[in-house]
Amino acid sequence: MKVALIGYGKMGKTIERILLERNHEVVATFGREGIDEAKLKQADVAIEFTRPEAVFDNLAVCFKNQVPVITGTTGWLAKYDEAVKLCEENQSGFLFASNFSLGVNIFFEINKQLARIMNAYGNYDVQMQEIHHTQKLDAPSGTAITLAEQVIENLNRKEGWTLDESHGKEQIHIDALREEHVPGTHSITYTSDIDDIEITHTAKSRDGFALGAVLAAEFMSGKTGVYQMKDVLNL
Ligand SMILES: NC(=O)C1=CN([C@@H]2O[C@H](COP(=O)(O)OP(=O)(O)OC[C@H]3O[C@@H](n4cnc5c(N)ncnc54)[C@H](O)[C@@H]3O)[C@@H](O)[C@H]2O)C=CC1
Ligand SMILES: O=C(O)C1=N[C@H](C(=O)O)C[C@H](O)C1
Repeated sequence: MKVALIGYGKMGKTIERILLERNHEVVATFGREGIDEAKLKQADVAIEFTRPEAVFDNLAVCFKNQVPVITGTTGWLAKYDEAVKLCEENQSGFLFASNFSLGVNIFFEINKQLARIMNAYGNYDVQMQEIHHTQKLDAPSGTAITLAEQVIENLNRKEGWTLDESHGKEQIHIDALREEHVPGTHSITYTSDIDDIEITHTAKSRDGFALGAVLAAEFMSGKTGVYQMKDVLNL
């Protein structure tokens, strides 16, 4: 598979290593200087990991050139529906995931199931915590937003999420912490006067995100349409 990397930072470099280990070819890497469309067109698929303000324009270039693209960039989801529409208008291929790691995608399923169970136990309140490295631009993390949306969809007593510590009962509080060198840790805690039930996913490195992104790229190569990580992993 021939791959164009859009964004060559921490994730771009880790993905390149995994691509080469799996005998794929990196035909182009693009940074802040922008995308050379002639080079982009040589790729079967593009993998985009950049910054919140750059992602939509990068996707638009891929759609225009009908190069299927996957992105893991977070903090831009206000424009997600617009991106889906543009992809469909251009008959191109698109996959976004707030977290590509297999472990987190399994964790997503556990989170939904736990939230459904907790409907019957109103004496527990729920809160979340995410911890990431200090270079992270967005808070809360994209993964934390996905986890919170899953709880809201499955637990009748919660209607929204907030970073604000003084919040209403119907809000889920997300505590977003920044510490040196943490690749990504997410916890959901149900607390009662008697005990706590807590589930945690701890990434030990960026390799899980990168491997998931490569699996998603393998899945998207040659495809049109809009997909999610659960289509890749059959979850
Ligand atoms: N979905 C997932 O599984 C994961 C998502 N992420 C997200 O991926 C994004 C990137 O993360 P990192 O690689 O750690 O960041 P990074 O800061 O190390 O790398 C970003 C790179 O994008 C480049 N860039 C900036 N503007 C650009 C543009 N217009 N076109 C092309 N390149 C541009 C920068 O020069 C930099 O090299 C973040 O939004 C992060 O939250 C990170 C890890 C996993
Ligand atoms: O910025 C990161 O590093 C990460 N970002 C993603 C997110 O916002 O959830 C995924 C992962 O947690 C690492």
